[in-house]
Amino acid sequence: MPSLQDELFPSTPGKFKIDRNHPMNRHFHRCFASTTTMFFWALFFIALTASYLSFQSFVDSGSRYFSVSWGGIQWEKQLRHSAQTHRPNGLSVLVTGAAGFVGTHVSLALKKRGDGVVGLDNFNSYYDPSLKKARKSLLSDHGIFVVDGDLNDARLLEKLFDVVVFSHVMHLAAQAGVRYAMENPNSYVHSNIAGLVTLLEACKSANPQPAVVWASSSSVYGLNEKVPFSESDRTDQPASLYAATKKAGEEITHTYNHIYGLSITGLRFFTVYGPWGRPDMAYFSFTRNILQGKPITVFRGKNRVDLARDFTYIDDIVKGCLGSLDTSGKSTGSGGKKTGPAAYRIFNLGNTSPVTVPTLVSILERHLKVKAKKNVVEMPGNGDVPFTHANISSARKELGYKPTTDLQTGLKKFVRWYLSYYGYNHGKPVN
Ligand SMILES: O=C(O)[C@H]1O[C@H](OP(=O)(O)OP(=O)(O)OC[C@H]2O[C@@H](n3ccc(=O)[nH]c3=O)[C@H](O)[C@@H]2O)[C@H](O)[C@@H](O)[C@@H]1O
Repeated sequence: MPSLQDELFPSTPGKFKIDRNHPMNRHFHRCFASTTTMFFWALFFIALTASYLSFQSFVDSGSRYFSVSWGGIQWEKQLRHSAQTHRPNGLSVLVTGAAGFVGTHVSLALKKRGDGVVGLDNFNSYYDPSLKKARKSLLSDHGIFVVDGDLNDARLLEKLFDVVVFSHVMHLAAQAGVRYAMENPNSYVHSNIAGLVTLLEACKSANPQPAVVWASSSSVYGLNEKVPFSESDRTDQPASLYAATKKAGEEITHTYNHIYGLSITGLRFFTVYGPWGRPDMAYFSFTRNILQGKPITVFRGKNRVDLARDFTYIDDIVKGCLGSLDTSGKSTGSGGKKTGPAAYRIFNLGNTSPVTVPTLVSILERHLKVKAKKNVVEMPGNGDVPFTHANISSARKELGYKPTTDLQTGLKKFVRWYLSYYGYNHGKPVN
């Protein structure tokens, strides 16, 4: 006698003939039919959910060109939380380049005084991204959320302005470095020109428009020989593509001020240094090499003249940035249209006392208690300028800017940070 199993599922496919009158088959048929229906419903719901999720992520994530993930309810919650102010009339600031050197310090200072801060950074690999990640986690410890995204992602910027009403934008994201411009010129155009325009487009369309404070550079003075450098001095002889893109930035921001009523403040930073600094800069790479026993290359100008820089300590720069945000005045545009004139300002933020590069090296030697192995070579024609020296009377008057840290003191703080972050043996081969 065939088993029930054999009756219902004969071993030869195709020979299966359902006896609809068999009581077991009637039962099975009902079960099978309802299981099939459930199966198709489940499939339908899965497909529906999947298409909803992919639509959401398409809407939220913007262009696929930028392979970063942003968007979603949780992400927006983090943005709003980070942007919350904790003092009366506090500012709500979008800080671009927040995981950069100046960006990190400015973000922390704003947060500490009760302003809301949202960071934006693309974490590119111009220098060690792990340092940028470490800065990000420092910011996160202080309740500052840094969005991982690119300035050129217009949809992301639009979204940021949709979710948060920013009173100010502190624009510090840039391709920095004077000499690297010969290696990778397009990265300067990408960040300092295209990225700037994308950001200004988002700012001009935002309602209300934020006031914009941004980082220009002392390098715009280029081959100018009149010292100290004043804001009204000529800036039409850039010595590097980097300088040219910063100069272009000053002209571009002017048009956005003129056409759309954006309040603009450009800050010409003079060789900023300090803890959490940029590894590509001379004081940082000299420190690393001196500790590792490697030689350093010291450039010298024509006729054996030492190069000099108006090295400016980060805490002084931060005060200048906050002073600029506080005095910027409102943008006047609405719905992308100007309704009245808005401020357009440019300030030097320097230290007003240039120091030669060999003096910088001897201060480092003292703090590190190690003698440097120096290779002195003539400055190559790669965009460098022989000296910088800021006239800061304008910033002093308008922003209350008053630098207080000399190079000796500032480098001591830098070296202390460097040793605590990397240790004495950073990069030394382990025996
Ligand atoms: O103030 C500015 O506008 C600029 O300051 C710095 O540019 P720079 O002054 O050239 O700073 P470093 O690269 O740290 O160079 C400082 C000095 O050390 C010299 N140097 C640099 C590197 C090196 O190996 N040897 C050397 O002697 C340079 O010629 C220069 O005189 C920053 O790197 C720029 O991003 C910034 O915009």
